[in-house]
Amino acid sequence: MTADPHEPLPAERDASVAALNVAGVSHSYGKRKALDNVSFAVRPASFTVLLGLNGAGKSTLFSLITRLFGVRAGAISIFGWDVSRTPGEALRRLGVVFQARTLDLDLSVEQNLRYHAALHGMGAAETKARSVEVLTKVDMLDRVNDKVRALSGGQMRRVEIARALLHRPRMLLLDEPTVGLDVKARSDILTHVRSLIASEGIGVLWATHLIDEIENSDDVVVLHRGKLLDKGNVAEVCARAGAASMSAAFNRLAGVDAAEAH
Ligand SMILES: Nc1ncnc2c1ncn2[C@@H]1O[C@H](COP(=O)(O)OP(=O)(O)OP(=O)(O)O)[C@@H](O)[C@H]1O
Repeated sequence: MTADPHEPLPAERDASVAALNVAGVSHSYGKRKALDNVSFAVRPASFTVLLGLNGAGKSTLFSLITRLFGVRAGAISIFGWDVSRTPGEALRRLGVVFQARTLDLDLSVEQNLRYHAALHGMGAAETKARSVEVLTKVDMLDRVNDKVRALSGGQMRRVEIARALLHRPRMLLLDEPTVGLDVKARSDILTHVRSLIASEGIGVLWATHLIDEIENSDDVVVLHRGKLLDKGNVAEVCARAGAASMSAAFNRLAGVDAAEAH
């Protein structure tokens, strides 16, 4: 029997292998240092929040993980596969929802998914079956034949999440996925993504500047002006900062006033 190429390898079921590992990563734009020796890991089946204000370096980090930029200092790996040395193996395990909308508005939901599946070398039957699965997960199956232009912002985001899951990634990156959405749409998206951790066991890195998106069970990576200020679960980060809430901990760590953090 041939192994299913999309099945997690034995190492990927091993909780000791990080879904994402960022080790000593720095990046500069000319003289401006956007990331300064950043190291952290995302565990499989965990929800990790990358918390940072505008300019913290979140998008730069995502560009390095997805290989939009080459990693010049440090190393990044996905389930042990280095993104620079083994990009095919690393990126096959990665799903991404970028900050900017990337669906084709004039195509249907189904056509957008089909295009992505083709890029990942998926056949027609698998694409069809998998599209039903992922659209069901984000509660968008009833809109499969609609043009993307007819969807709300929150629905488009859900389709982008479905598309990012199509090729069965083991690690999902989302860059400020709730920007511009109303309270209900934000909470729906968070619920859908959190449920994936339990149902699929994937690692999630959720970049945001919104502290209220963090739950007590989450892991947090606090990034400020390119520097990693702290990392760990919410209780650990709060305790180290001597703060009663994540919001107070962030303000203390980053030395910002509450108004700036919202
Ligand atoms: N292409 C670029 N050229 C020069 N400087 C850049 C470029 N992209 C980002 N920067 C700078 O690098 C730093 C980090 O920016 P980055 O976009 O990674 O932060 P961010 O946390 O994603 O912020 P935002 O939430 O505003 O997108 C900022 O000081 C920014 O001005």
